[in-house]
Amino acid sequence: MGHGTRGWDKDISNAIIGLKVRQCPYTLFGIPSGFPPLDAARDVLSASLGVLHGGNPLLAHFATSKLPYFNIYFGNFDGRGLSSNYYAKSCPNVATIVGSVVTDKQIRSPTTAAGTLRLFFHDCLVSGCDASVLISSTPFNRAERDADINLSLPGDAFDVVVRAKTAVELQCPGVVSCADILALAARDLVVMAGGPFYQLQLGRRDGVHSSVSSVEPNIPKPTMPMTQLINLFASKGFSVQEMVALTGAHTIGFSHCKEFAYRVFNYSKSTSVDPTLNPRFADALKRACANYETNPTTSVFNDVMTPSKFDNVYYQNLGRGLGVLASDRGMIQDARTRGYAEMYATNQSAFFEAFGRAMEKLSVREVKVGGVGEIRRRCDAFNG
Ligand code: HEM
Ligand SMILES: [Ca+2]
Ligand SMILES: [Ca+2]
Repeated sequence: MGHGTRGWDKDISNAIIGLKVRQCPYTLFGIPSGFPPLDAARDVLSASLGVLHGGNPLLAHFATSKLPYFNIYFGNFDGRGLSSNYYAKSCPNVATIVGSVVTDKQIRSPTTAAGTLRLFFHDCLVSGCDASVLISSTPFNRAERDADINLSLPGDAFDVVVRAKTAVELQCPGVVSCADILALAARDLVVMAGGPFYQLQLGRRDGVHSSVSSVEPNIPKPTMPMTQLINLFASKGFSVQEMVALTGAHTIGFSHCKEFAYRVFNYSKSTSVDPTLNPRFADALKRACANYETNPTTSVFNDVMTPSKFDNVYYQNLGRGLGVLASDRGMIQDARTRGYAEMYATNQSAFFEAFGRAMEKLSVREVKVGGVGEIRRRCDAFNG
């Protein structure tokens, strides 16, 4: 029966969403492939649970009363339905294929890693990790990509997913979702940059909606006060500690001047430069961004010390006034986040462990499984 450590919970939910039906001979006789009314589903579930647990009605009752049916049909918040060997039969080499495309791309375009990590973050925060962020706008639909906050996502990040998808399609046409490819690419790039390896569950399906208006309320902005940032992450299921750990992603990559220029040019009535910035760093930022309005592509490294290495130096910078975004500075200034930021500054393995775990959690956010969504033929358009 292949019970994992989570016992009935895993088997039943996998069975309901129809993923492991063939491997699990006991579970699924009665579950129709459509969406049965909830009452019917409850009956069928109780019956299956009874079978699973040798007819123990107590266990079955406990299980059914806890089972979140509604999540199962409208997406899935904790990765049930995904598995680490999802493509073992249908596309056994998927991880290797994605890995080699990603390596090749990162060597040729070193901005790929940070861009792809941010792309993945912005995907998972808006209607789950479902590749909704990859969809291109059409005359009929303005997609997430065109939201202001997503315009700075670099082309290289989209490109690496498209390339990996093309390579995967050659071996296993129509099988692997763009959402899984993006998750794999982001993970591999973190590792390539020197960061922690974390396990990825696969089996995400691609979303069939992408709307520009869904982006803004779901993505953090560097000008948000810490309370707002904490609340936003909390609304996505992340603790303060997980937020601090995830934001350690700013150990690689860039910020465009427009995101922080006010901190060095026009900070407040009494001072033009944010006094929490290291003064020499503030001067450097001023010089770097001198012409940013006429040249809006001007950017600076998020971690001035080790901009392309995934390490804990980002946190060390914060204590020295070297945080580029106001939200970065907030991580060390606010009493609710400071302890974590200080710990990660001195303990890289604690950071890596927390980051890996938080990424695993991010990567299963509201994933679509079973009959929900589709496997896109190309990552920038719905199958339609
Ligand atoms: C407090 C929460 C966060 C805020 C306010 C924030 C905001 C930003 C901003 C404004 C940029 C600059 C983008 C640009 O100008 O091109 C940026 C870059 C970046 N962010 Fe965040 N971010 C947050 C958390 C995260 C998290 C949780 C991740 C990933 C797990 C992430 C990954 C990145 C990466 C990798 C870059 C560099 C992108 C590149 O070089 O192209 N950020 N972030
Ligand atoms: Ca999404
Ligand atoms: Ca770094």
